[in-house]
Amino acid sequence: MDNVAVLGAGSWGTALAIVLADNGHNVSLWGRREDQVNEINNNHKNEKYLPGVVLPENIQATTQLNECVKKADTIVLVTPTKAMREVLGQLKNDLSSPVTIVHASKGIEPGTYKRISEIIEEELPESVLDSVVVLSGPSHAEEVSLRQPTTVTVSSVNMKAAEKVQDLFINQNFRVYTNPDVVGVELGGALKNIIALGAGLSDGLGYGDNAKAALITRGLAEIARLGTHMGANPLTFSGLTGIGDLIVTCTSVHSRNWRAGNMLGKGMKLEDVLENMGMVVEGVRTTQAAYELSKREEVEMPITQVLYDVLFNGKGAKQAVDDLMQRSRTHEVEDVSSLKS
Ligand SMILES: NC(=O)C1=CN([C@@H]2O[C@H](COP(=O)(O)OP(=O)(O)OC[C@H]3O[C@@H](n4cnc5c(N)ncnc54)[C@H](OP(=O)(O)O)[C@@H]3O)[C@@H](O)[C@H]2O)C=CC1
Ligand SMILES: O=C(CO)COP(=O)(O)O
Repeated sequence: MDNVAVLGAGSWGTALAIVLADNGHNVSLWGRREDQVNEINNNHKNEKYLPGVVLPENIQATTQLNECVKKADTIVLVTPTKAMREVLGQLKNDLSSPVTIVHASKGIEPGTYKRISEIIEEELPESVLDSVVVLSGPSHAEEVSLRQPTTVTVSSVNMKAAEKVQDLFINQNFRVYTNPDVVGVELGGALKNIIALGAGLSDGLGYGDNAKAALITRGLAEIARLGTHMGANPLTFSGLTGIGDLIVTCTSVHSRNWRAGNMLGKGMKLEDVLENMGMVVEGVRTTQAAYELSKREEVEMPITQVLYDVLFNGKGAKQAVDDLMQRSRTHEVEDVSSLKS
């Protein structure tokens, strides 16, 4: 059995710690609040993030990052994207030999447009970094913590490392696939949060299933457009980390991004929505990053564009949908020149 450190005791970090603990590994979970760490160690609960769930006893929590990673063979990084560089900066000083870092966070960094694996490689020197593996897919923490059937994908440029991580996590409730397309896996997971905000917004406005199906389908088209432009395998977007994660996030009340969009659609202000949520809504920051990246790369992303205007330029939710519906007419399939008429 392995020693695994999980950094981030929020919903997803705790759910992944449960999967690892169910598989018999010794799990050390890093949280930054003493009260939360005491609650996990003494009551085996993390009520703020996974209410009602009893945690396995082989999860031990600590507020000390160096303590958490001391014996770790593998480190699972699950903090919000915004906190990545800060946590990696601390982690760098606590590592003395190369480890595999698995990350399970979903976002792109505004300004640099870096994916998380790129941030990890930038922040950790080769002397302490063996391999980076991404874990992503349609997987709400609430359902994983109840051991409901879930499938995810792990991806790395080092497929041996990906297979090792597959072995670490896989069990009868949690099926893990591999895919070598790191760019596609990371971009699919990050960009679907933008579309989930849009799906929530549409539902909040009172629009129906037709509108949501349109957002999911045309959302996938623009995710794949940017993704393939950035070097991803187009087939990845029809897999778990593409359409799979898009479906689960756009259609589930568990999704914080969908819920945030829903509140915006009902007329709440962004700052009130985020305060009300009390958990990370990655899609807001990723909308900014993807909007800027799409402009730089001259890739058309109409849904991202209108959401950017709703979030940052005060555009009304209904106006955003009207704008999408009134765009100039176009083909559905992009490469029409290759089709027979
Ligand atoms: N929830 C889910 O179902 C899934 C989430 N993800 C991704 O996982 C990542 C984490 O999300 P999730 O666990 O859900 O988020 P939550 O909002 O549930 O929890 C966030 C966690 O990060 C901690 N945190 C916040 N800021 C910092 C910081 N500056 N330094 C260190 N720790 C910090 C919080 O600590 P504190 O409590 O002290 O504030 C908390 O433990 C996101 O990128 C998300 O997209 C991916 C798949 C599924
Ligand atoms: O990524 C997720 C499910 O796969 C979770 O989405 P939210 O962050 O919107 O809750």
